[in-house]
Amino acid sequence: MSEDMVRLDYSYCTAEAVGQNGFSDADLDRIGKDAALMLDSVLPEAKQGKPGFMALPFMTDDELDPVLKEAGRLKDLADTLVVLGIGGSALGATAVDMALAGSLRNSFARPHGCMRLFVADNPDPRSFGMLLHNLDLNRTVFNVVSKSGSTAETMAQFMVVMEMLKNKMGWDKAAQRVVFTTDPEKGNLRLIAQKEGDFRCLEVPPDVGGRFSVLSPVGLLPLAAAGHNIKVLLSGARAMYERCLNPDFSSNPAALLAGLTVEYMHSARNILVMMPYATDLFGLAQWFAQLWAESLGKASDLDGKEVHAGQTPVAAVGATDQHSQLQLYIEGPQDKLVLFATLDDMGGDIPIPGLFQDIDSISYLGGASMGALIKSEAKATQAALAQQKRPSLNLRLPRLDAHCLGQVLFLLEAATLMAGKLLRINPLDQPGVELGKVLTYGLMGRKGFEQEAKRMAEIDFGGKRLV
Ligand SMILES: O=P(O)(O)OC[C@H]1O[C@](O)(CO)[C@@H](O)[C@@H]1O
Repeated sequence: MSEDMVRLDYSYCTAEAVGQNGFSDADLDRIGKDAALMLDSVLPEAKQGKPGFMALPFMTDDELDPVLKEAGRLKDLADTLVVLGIGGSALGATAVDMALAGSLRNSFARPHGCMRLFVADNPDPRSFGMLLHNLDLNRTVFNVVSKSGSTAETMAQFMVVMEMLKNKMGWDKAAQRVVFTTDPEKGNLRLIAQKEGDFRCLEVPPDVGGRFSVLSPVGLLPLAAAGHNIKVLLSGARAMYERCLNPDFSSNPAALLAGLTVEYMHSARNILVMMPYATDLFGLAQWFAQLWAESLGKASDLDGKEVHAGQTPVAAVGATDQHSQLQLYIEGPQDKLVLFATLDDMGGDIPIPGLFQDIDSISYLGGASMGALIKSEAKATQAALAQQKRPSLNLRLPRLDAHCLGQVLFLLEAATLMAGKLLRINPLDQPGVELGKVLTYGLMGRKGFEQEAKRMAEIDFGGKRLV
């Protein structure tokens, strides 16, 4: 196995490590048999690039060219890019940018040729207002990302931004500072681009759902503008694609991850905590939370039988959350599986100076390093969980670079699809989020949603009993 490979360590899911809450060899054989059936249905389609996210790692230079050209054009115009999008149209760019440029990336100047990247994913007037107030519009461009082109939050942000830009520089110049990433044919952004003419557009492939779109222009444009090597990101995803198409369950990391987590779901481990031991991977945990929650949380199975499937994802970060959530994970209800992510090479280390040698309780730190400390904490936490018979998995990344991250993104997407197949639900739709959306339309007075407005008047209990 190449040294560049991301590995899945499932040692802490075995009976040897966590007793009755782990799997024996016989259990693993059984899980493998179910997974083999699942792979029989997934692999032929995956080889055809289906569902659409499976084909993204294989984008050709011709397909990437418009993305790279647009990133270059934006960089010529400005030094700051603001993405307006929400959910799958926002979380992927944040996850990768945070991982590669660091959590503090917007607090300091970026290297030459790398745009500052803000992802404004919430129509919260306080935070969005503060961002707008502090932007120099002459040095800022905007990427409006919405596959549907109808998401209220994103369209509202776009309208606010467009009005500001128009007032400052006139419509034509304003439009040059805005690029849309949207469906190739449908939706309001496409309509506006066709009508108004001046807006550049990149395409979200119609068969790629929002939460699976990080490796499409949705994520690639902002990431290229921020200076990340999107070709290397895709090469990592390609390397993982090959491994996820392995029909042998025990060598296929996505099938293993899906098979083990689904087995734990069947034994009432209803919560999946993703806890990377790297501050800069917190965005990845938040991206994964949408992927896992929206894909697997379903009322009915493929036969229409009510199942209420799913596993609640929690985004945590080590070592920080050892001092906040870990007590619950170690001693609370036996309803959790923890998915750690660790870095073999932390990407730099800081030696701890040998001060205070006369204080025994801290003198051991002197001469060690921060890297050694956080790595020991990750190991110790997994072992401590296991002592209390709490299972966990660990995604081991050789280092935090574009190639490894491409592997991780693809692995988690493939595992999510496979988990959905094992659960016999549709992991690619999200019918449950519709009701809240249409009721909001009713409240906001959207034409055609008068019934929803009425319905809201009947079911809105908020504020009826206040203390
Ligand atoms: O890209 P769009 O169409 O604006 O959708 C944004 C997000 O909204 C959802 O449809 C859920 O409301 C997600 O699946 C999606 O990622």
